[in-house]
Amino acid sequence: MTRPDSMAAGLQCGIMTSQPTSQNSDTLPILQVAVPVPLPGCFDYLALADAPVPVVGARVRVMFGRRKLVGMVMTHGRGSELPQSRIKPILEVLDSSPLIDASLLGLLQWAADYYQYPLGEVIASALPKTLRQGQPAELKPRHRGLPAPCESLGSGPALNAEQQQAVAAVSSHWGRFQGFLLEGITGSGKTEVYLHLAQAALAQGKQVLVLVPEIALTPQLVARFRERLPTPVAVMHSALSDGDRHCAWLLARSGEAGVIIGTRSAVFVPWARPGLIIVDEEHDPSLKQHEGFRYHARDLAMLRGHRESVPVLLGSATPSLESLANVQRGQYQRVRLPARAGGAELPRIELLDLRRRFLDEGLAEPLLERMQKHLQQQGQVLLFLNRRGFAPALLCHDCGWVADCRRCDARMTWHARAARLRCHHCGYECSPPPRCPACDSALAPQGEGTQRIEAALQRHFPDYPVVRIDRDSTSRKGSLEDALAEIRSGHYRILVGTQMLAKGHDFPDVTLAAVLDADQGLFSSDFRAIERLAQTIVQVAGRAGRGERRGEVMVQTHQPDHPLLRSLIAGGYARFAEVLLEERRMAQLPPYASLALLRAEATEAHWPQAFLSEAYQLLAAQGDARVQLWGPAPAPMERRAGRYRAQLLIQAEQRAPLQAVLRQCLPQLGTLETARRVRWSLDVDPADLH
Ligand SMILES: Nc1ncnc2c1ncn2[C@@H]1O[C@H](COP(=O)(O)OP(=O)(O)OP(=O)(O)O)[C@@H](O)[C@H]1O
Ligand SMILES: [Zn+2]
Repeated sequence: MTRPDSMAAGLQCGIMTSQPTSQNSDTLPILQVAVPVPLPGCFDYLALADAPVPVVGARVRVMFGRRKLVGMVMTHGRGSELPQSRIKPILEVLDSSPLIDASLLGLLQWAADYYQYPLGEVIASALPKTLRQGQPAELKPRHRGLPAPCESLGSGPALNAEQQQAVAAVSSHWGRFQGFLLEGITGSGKTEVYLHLAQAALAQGKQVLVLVPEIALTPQLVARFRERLPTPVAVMHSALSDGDRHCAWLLARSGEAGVIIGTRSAVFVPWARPGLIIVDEEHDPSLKQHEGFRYHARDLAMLRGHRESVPVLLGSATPSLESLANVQRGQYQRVRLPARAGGAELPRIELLDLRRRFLDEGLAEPLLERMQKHLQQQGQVLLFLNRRGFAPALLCHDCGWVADCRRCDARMTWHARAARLRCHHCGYECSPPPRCPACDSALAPQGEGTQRIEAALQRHFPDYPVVRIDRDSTSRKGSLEDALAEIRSGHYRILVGTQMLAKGHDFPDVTLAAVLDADQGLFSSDFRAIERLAQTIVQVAGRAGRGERRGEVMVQTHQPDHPLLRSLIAGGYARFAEVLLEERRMAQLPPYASLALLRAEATEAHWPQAFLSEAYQLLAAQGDARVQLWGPAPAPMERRAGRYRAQLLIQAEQRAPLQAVLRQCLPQLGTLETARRVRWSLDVDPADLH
C-alpha cells in the first residue's frame, strides 16, 4: 500500500469516526465521497453550482490527484476541516437517484471497517466493472435481459416431513431476521428446501439471493431454479462478460429478477424487494475472498439479513465449526435433514490401511478389487485426489535431486501430457531436463496426480471409460458441463478428479467413492486442515449411493488410528465436529477466538521480517493484554513467486479488543519506513494461515 501522505492528511474525513467540524456554510454543499484509492475514509468535494446536489448513494466523477475517478457520495453537509477554497468541486454527477440504497451502503461501510479495508475500494468491488467505470446504470438495448421463465414449470417431488419442517421454520420469519443452519446430510434434499422457500418468497412478491461457492457447481443448481420458479433468474459469477454482469446486476436491483444466484461477490448485489438469503455449502472456503478485500460472504450475508430484516439460511452437510458454534450460542436456529430424500441410505465409510501395502500408482489392491465389483454390477466409481497433474515431483533416484520451482519453496508438478514441469503456486513452467542435472541419471516421476491415476485406471480397466475432472481437463469453456452431462448419461464409468468433482453433484449411479490420499490433510500446519479433510471425506462419500443402490466409500490412509479420523468414521461429521470444537476451545482458536493475520512479502527475505517486527512493536505498544501476538514467522511456504513471505498472527478471545487494536495501529503501519519495502496486507478472520 502506498500512501500519498500530503493528500491523505488533509482530505481524509474518516467517515466512521467523523466529527462535524466548523461549518463552511458559504455556498456550496460539501460532499463526502468514497473514492477507490488505497486510503481509508472519504474525501471532501464540493457539489456543482449549476447542477442538482447528488444524493447519497449516487456516483460522481472526481479528480483525485491527477486522476479522474468514479466515487460514491456517502454523506452530505458535514462541513469540512478544510477551507472551502481548498476543496475541489466534483466533475460530474453520474446518477440522479441512489445507485445503492442506504442499507447496502451501510453494509459496505461496516465491511470496510471490520475488514480494515479502504471504503472506496470496498464499494468499487461491489459494483460491476461497467458501473465502476462510470457507465450509466441503464440496460443497454442490445441486452435482451434474462431468459424468460420456463413455460411449463416442473413441480419436483413432494417434500418429506423434515423438509416441510425446515420450510416451515424459515417461513415463520418472513420480514424478520433470523439465522438458520440447515444441516442436511448429503442427498437429503436441501436444494428442494431452497426451491420451496424461494417459491414462497416469490409468492409474496419478494426476491431471493442464493450464494454458492463455485461456478463449477452452479450449472445444475441454476437449471433447477430456472425449471421450477416463475421468475427470471439472474446469475452472477466471475466468468460473466462485463455486459452480462451489468445486466444481471441491474435486473436484480430493479426487482425484475426474482432470484439471484451468485458466487461470493453477489452478497453485495442490490435488490428491490428483500426476501430471503440462502448460502449453500456454507462451509466452503471459497466463500472467503483470498486477496485484496478479504471478506467472508457467509458472514456478510448474515449481517445483511440482519440489516435488511430477512431470514438467512445457511445450508451444508458439513457445517463450518463457526456456524455450529453459533448454533450452540443460540444465535442460529438449527434445522436438520437427517436422512436422504427418497429413502436412499447413507454409504458406509471404511478406512483402507495403506501401511505395508503395495500401491500400484497410488491404488491399493482392495480398492481395485472393490472397483471391479462395482463396475461389474453397473455402478459408477468416483475417485478423489486433491492433486492435479501427473506427479507432484520429478526426482532422481540415484542422488535425490528434485525439480524445484526456482521462484517458490515448492516442487514442480510433472504434467506428462504436455511434457512440462509446472509450479502450481506461481504458474512458472518449463521443460524437464533430459537427465538429472546433478548426476546425469534418469529422472522419474514421484507420487500421484490425477493424470497419473487416470492413466493407471485406463490400464487396469480398459473396458470402462474414464473421465478426469480437474482444472486442467476443464479449462476449455463448456467442457466441464459436457463432462458432467456424460457422467450423468452413464457414458463414463470411472470418474477421477479434484474438489471440482467432490462437491454438490448428484450422480445417481455412483455406488463406490474413494478418497485416495487422506493423509495430505492430517499433517498440515494449518489448524483448519483437519476440518477441511473431514468435510472433503464426507462430501466425497456423499456422492455415493444417491440412487437406488447403497453406496460404499473407501478412504486410503497410512494413519488409520488417527483419533479424529476415527471419530469421523465411527460417529459421523456431527460427532467429529463436537470433538474438534472442544479441541478448538481448549486451544483458544476460532470459533472461540478471533484472529487476524498480517502478511508481508518482498524480494529480499529481510524486509518482511523487519516490517512485521516493527508492526509487532506498534501492536504491543497498545498494551492490551487481551490481544496476543504470535510471530513474526516465515510463512509455511516462505518463498513464493520469487518473494519471501512472513506473517504475524494476532489473536484475541473477543472480537472488540482485536478490532480496536487494529484500528489504532493500521494507519501507523502504513507510515513505517519498512512498509515501503514490502507488500503487506491484513486478513481479518483468515480462512487459512498460509
Ligand atoms: N422429498 C423428496 N422425495 C424424493 N426425492 C427427493 C426429495 N427431495 C429431494 N429429492 C431428490 O433427492 C436428490 C438429492 O436432493 P438434493 O440435490 O436437493 O440434495 P442435497 O441435500 O442438496 O445434496 P448435496 O448436499 O449432496 O448436494 C435429488 O435427486 C432430488 O430430486
Ligand atoms: Zn513457483
